[in-house]
Amino acid sequence: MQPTPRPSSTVIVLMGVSGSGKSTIAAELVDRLGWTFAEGDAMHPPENIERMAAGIPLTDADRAPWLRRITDWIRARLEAGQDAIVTCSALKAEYRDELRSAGPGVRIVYLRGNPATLVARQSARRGHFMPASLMRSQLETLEEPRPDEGVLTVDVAAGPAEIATTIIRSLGLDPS
Ligand SMILES: Nc1ncnc2c1ncn2[C@@H]1O[C@H](COP(=O)(O)OP(=O)(O)O)[C@@H](O)[C@H]1O
Ligand SMILES: O=C(O)[C@H](O)[C@@H](O)[C@H](O)[C@H](O)COP(=O)(O)O
Repeated sequence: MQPTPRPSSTVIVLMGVSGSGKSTIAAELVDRLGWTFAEGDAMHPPENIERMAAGIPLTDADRAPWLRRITDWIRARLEAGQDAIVTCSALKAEYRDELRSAGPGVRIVYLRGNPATLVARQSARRGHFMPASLMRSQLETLEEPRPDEGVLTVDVAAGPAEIATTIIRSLGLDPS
C-alpha cells in the first residue's frame, strides 16, 4: 500500500485538560522539529484569563472568540505552507471540528492522563493563572476524541522526551 502523502504543511494541535502537558510537550517538539509555535492560552481574551484565575470555568460563549483566533492562526500557517505547533485544550468535539476546519494539514494530538496524575501535576505547577480547583470542571467538560475523529492519543505517564518521540513517529515526521 502506498504511504499517505503528507499535505504541504502540518499544524499539530496539542490538546488536553489543564496540566496534561500541552506546553511542556510543545516545547520538546519545537526543540526537535524547529517548527513555529503558538501558546493557545496567549490567545484568550483578558476576561477569560480573569475568569479562570478567579476559579470560574469558561462557557462555550467565552471560548468562541478564543477558538476562532486559534483556528485563524492555524489557517494562516497552512496557507503560508508553514509547519507549526499550537496548544489548545480543545475539550469538546465541536471545538475540534472548528480547529480542523482550518485545513487538511491539522493533526490533533490528545495528551491523555489519569485524573490523579493530572491533578498532581497541575497543583505542583507554580506561577500559572489556572487554579487547581478548576481541574474538576475541565475533566467534566472533556469529551474524549471519538475513534472517527482521527486524533492521535498519547498517554502522558511517560516523560516529555519519550512522548515527543511517540508523536513524531506516529505522525510520520521522522527526518527521512
Ligand atoms: N510528561 C510529563 N512528565 C512529568 N511532568 C510533566 C509532564 N508533562 C508536563 N509535566 C509537568 O506538569 C505540569 C503541567 O504541564 P503543562 O505543560 O504546564 O500542562 P498544560 O500546558 O497542559 O496545562 C508542569 O509543571 C510540567 O512540568
Ligand atoms: O477551555 C478552557 O477551559 C481553557 O482554555 C483551559 O482548558 C485551558 O487549559 C486554560 O487555558 C488553562 O491553561 P493550561 O491548560 O495551560 O493550564
